[in-house]
Amino acid sequence: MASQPEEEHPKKAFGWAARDTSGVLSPFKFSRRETGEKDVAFKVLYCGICHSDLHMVKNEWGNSIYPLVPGHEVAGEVTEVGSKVTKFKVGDRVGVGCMVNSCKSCQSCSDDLENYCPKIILTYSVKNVDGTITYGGYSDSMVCDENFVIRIPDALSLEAAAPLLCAGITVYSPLKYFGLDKPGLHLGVVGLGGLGHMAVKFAKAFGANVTVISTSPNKKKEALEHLGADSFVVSREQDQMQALMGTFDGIIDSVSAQHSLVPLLALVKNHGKLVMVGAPEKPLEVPAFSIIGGRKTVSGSMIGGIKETQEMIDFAAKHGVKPDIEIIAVDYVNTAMERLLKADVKYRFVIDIGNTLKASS
Ligand SMILES: NC(=O)c1ccc[n+]([C@@H]2O[C@H](COP(=O)([O-])OP(=O)(O)OC[C@H]3O[C@@H](n4cnc5c(N)ncnc54)[C@H](O)[C@@H]3O)[C@@H](O)[C@H]2O)c1
Ligand SMILES: [Zn+2]
Ligand SMILES: [Zn+2]
Repeated sequence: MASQPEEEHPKKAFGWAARDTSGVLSPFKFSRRETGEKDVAFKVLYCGICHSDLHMVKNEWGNSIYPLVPGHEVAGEVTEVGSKVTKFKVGDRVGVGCMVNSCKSCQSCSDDLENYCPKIILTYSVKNVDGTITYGGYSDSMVCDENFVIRIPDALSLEAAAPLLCAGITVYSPLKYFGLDKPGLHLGVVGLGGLGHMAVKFAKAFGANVTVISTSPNKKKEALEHLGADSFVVSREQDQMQALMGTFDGIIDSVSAQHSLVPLLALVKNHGKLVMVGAPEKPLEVPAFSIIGGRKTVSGSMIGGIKETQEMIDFAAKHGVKPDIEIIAVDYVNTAMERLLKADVKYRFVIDIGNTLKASS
């Protein structure tokens, strides 16, 4: 719990919070700090719903602090800047992703990898440097150190930009880092949800040949005709999987629940890579024999640094890479969470905070 009473913060804020592990969200009044000299304050207009929000409202990772205001795909418009802010001005279109601060002095921070800083301050449900608890973007306003604010290019609407700030960077970063951004590579995407559909789009923008690997054929038509995937394989169909054995340079695995990696590793070429970005609550098994033959790599990746997030969003604007979104009103959020759990969304819910979050609701 917050070691400093929330009343000490002068700015009134309003959002939706989960109060316990039921994960049910309801209106919540709280406060935000005054805009500091290096801070940017902005009015939240849109916020994406990431599956991590769902894990967190239910405390599935065991680190949730209630009341919990989720939201780390936040986009809006600057309302105030501190006296020493140099990068932004009032009226700018901006966004915040999964982190709002870091130590700024460790090796990761010097390498523009604030996402791997041991003192990273996540956007919600962690203790901030001033001892208060961070609250996310299912709320009317945010205050953030300017170094953790992303500029949203004019070519992207704010509602399309929001999901890029987590789902987008989370798949863009490993595609780059693991050298999976070269034209002609054969890439697989497992878990065609918010992250997965962005993985297909970025991989196609890099010129890859992309196969979606799915448990059911339901998304086949859509993946091929609409998302631009080159092929589609149903993981339960042995003959289809058999035909693709040893053919993938890399697989991005964004599955949110427990699943077997063995059939996926069989699809990877010698020296190929399986990158986990999904974060199931229980450990996954990697049998030695699934990786020693073929010198295969199982790796992981978590969001991306601020510099790379800006690069990703600029790339998305330039190449027309945009998420497929379903815009909802804030009072639909609990239904949206239930639908997200059933994978019943194409492919990201985005809350229209600006038009539907009212302090009286
Ligand atoms: N690494 C990171 O930095 C990072 C960032 C954001 C989200 N995540 C995590 O990534 C995961 C996906 O997030 P999302 O927002 O894309 O979620 P999502 O719900 O939109 O997508 C998850 C997909 O996984 C599929 N799926 C679920 N259970 C499955 C199973 N047992 N077998 C096969 N497929 C299954 C669903 O059909 C869905 O298509 C979550 O665990 C989330 O917490 C990680
Ligand atoms: Zn997320
Ligand atoms: Zn650091």
